[in-house]
Amino acid sequence: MTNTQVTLAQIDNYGPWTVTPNPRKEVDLQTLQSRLYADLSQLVGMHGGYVFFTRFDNMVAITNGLDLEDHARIQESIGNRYPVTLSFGIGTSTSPRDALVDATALLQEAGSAQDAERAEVLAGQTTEPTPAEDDDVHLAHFDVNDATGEYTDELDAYSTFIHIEQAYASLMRYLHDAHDGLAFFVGGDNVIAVVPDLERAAYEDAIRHVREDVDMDLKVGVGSGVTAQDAGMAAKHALEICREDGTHVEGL
Ligand SMILES: Nc1nc2c(ncn2[C@@H]2O[C@H](COP(=O)(O)OP(=O)(O)OP(=O)(O)O)[C@@H](O)[C@H]2O)c(=O)[nH]1
Repeated sequence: MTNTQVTLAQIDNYGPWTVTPNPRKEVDLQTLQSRLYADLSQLVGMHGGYVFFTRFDNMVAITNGLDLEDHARIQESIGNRYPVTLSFGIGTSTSPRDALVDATALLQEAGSAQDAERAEVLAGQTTEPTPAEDDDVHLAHFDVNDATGEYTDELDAYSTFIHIEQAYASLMRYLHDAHDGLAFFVGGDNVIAVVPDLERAAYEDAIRHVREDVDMDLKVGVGSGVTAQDAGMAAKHALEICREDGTHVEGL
């Protein structure tokens, strides 16, 4: 059985901090959030994990390959560099959706996101890597077909943004509800989804759903590995095969 390890990173008591003693300048909050994401991405990435920025005050990481000590060291490093701290909840499951549900519940049990007493919680257990023949992480790298020709070079930038966001919203809801997957926008016209071990038909369904829902054509490269980094690189190579061959689903 393969297990995805998902870590929910939540900034402790961030809401009150943003308005104490008075509302802080938005430009400073935006700078803090993007730097914190960049640092967390690098710290987790050094161990082969991926972090998705989601709402910035809550970030979701795929942390197969990181144990509790690795998580604690990252919390310490962030605490030393920033005026805020991070709590981590860790969940593992064959279903990425369930892993994040469990990770969230652990943090909620430890206290509210706006509880001044709750700081640097590290809750949950990490998973041992399964034998090499069982890759734990499955990633699907989705990309809009010819986004540059269809949208970026044709429409104004805001209209393109609306189209891309609508496709993202359609895909994230479908993968979550139908296949227990968690899809994250990563920039440009790209969405990376952490998924269970799905069949080709599931990807064909998802692509058909987005086409029917918002009239946008996607392709997807799928990859597996013992870490997110391994799975993600395999998915990128599979996506390149889609580009070369004009296909919609590769890597399975
Ligand atoms: N995060 C991330 N962004 C990417 C990646 N590849 C492309 N992008 C983004 O996607 C944008 C569009 O690039 P492409 O997807 O290569 O271009 P396209 O016009 O859709 O062409 P095709 O993908 O060949 O259909 C780029 O400007 C980047 O912002 C990737 O691997 N990761």
